Amino acid sequence: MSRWHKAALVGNPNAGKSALFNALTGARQKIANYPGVTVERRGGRMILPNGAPIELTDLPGSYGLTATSPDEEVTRKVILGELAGEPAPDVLVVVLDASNLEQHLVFAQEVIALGKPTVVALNMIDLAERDGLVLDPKALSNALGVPVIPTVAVRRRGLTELGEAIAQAEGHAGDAPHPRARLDLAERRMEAHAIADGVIISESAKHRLHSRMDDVLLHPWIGPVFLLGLLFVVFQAVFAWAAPLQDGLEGFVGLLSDAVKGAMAPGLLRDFITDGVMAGVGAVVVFLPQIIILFFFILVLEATGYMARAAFLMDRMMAGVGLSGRSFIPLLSSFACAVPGIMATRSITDPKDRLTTILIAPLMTCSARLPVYAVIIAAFIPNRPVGVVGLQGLVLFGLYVFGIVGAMVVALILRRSVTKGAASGFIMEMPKYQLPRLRDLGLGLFQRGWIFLRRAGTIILQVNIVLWLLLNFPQAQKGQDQVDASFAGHIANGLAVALKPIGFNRDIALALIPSMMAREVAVSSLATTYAVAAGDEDTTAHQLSAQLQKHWSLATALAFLAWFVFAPQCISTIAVTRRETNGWKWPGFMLAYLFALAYVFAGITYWSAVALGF
Ligand SMILES: Nc1nc2c(ncn2[C@@H]2O[C@H](COP(=O)(O)OP(=O)(O)OP(=O)(O)O)[C@@H](O)[C@H]2O)c(=O)[nH]1
Ligand SMILES: [Mg+2]
Repeated sequence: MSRWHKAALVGNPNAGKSALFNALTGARQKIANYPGVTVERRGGRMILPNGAPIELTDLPGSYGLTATSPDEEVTRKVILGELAGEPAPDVLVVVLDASNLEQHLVFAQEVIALGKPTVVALNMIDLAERDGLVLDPKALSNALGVPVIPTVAVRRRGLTELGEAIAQAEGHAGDAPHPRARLDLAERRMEAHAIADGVIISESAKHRLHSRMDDVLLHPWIGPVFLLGLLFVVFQAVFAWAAPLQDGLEGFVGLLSDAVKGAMAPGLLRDFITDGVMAGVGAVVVFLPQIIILFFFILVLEATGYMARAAFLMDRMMAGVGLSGRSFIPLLSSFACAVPGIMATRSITDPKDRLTTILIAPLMTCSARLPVYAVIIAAFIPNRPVGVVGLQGLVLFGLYVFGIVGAMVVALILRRSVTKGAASGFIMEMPKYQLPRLRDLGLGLFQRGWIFLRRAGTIILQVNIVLWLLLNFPQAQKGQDQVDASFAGHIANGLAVALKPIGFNRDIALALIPSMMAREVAVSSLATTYAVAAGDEDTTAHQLSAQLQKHWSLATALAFLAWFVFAPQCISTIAVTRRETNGWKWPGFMLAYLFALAYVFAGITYWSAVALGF
């Protein structure tokens, strides 16, 4: 024998590979209870029960052989023998976490399918037992077609048996193509589920309940239907539950404004406070209940562990448009705001994957768009039921879906042109189901509400003050419309020429420029514009929906919604894109394509609505 034979420990992160390595070789590799501890390979000498020494390698944890990060790359190269001057291991020892069997079996199948001599260490049996989980190693061995040895690395249980199995496997020459080699990732996941089902002899009621829940929630058909139904409920609640609270807030803002009117003499200062500050900022602040309800659902879904399952369900769709599942979390955060979403793309290893994700992040409906959608829907969409759901909630849901579908189509096109490249699937650790903790939930909601109010009190207020000044100067002559006479009116009238073909009027043109600072400003600036235009006579001046109904057609309102689904309506997003892509090329591209989409879709919406007689 010219050289020692080699064995390597492979498996998912946190399976106990390094603990096993230390127990088998007497080394002191770092181990810790979180994934990704080992990032480089490490060799050591192990004496088999028959007295022969072999070289054992501890590898970084990995989710698959199509490596996506540098540490996974190490594992792949060692297993496949792609490192120069280093022969491939003669025996692969797959380490599984017994209490997390289904997940770990996905990668295990891929390794076994290589057809090399393989042994499975069913590790952490003690933890499985503690959880009331009883497994049948024999059944697992039959299902996988390789020997399975139960082990407890940290108590040195099963080590001799494992050594014997390695010695035996070493004798069998491998490299025969394996029947499982043809399975793709999705098929291996289904197989993993079936195998785990067959191996589990008994489990505690709780464990069983959780895995039954996964049977339903992750089911290829029931899962997505449930997710869709859940989203319906969320958007329904955003309207139905918020309505009374919002009415209360609106009434309060109205009272406040009346009080100021009663207490102050008529004049510019009074107008500034009622029209510039109260009408504008008030029009945004009344959406606090909607924001809180939306984030209530998002936080609960995250805390219970359902969000990770939603990511799992979406993975297939993401792969279909050439994105990896790693894009899911950044895109999900973009529903709050695209800025943290774009920063979260740093966790995406593939640069083209990352760029694509950055470019489509603004299409996810950020929470700043919620007031804009809600104000238009409340004014133009009748509040009547469609089956069990309300029409208003349905339209809101439709707008979110429109943004998502838009993003997927754009991703598909980008991945075939500007950011060409291959897609990669992903597997993530499924967190255990848990009830949300009230304290965390309360804190999260408080933070979200505070962010919203602070925006209203700072950037939205400032932009609105500037807008009010531009709307009031120069002052109109007798018989002239104040808005037409003002600086803002002049600018808006110029812009309106370009926007007329898509059904936008002067007031919309006026709202679009300041809302580049923050999308909610579209609402506050419309409110201020109508308050200024109406003067003191009109008693409905401070009811934005009444003003919208008076000045806009339904076709215009729908076109405005379509515009907001796509338009790059915020400077911070452009700024963060510039920073994350190191230059103006991609933010420029983003601006151009989003404006083009917004213009085209608003136009299509407007003319379709006109053709339908709206
Ligand atoms: N109870 C119990 N704990 C174990 C067992 N094997 C490992 N552990 C613990 O599980 C944790 C993870 O073990 P590691 O050996 O670091 O896992 P790894 O597979 O090397 O993880 P990466 O290096 O991240 O891929 C550590 O806290 C170990 O102490 C076992 O059989 N039973
Ligand atoms: Mg390790």
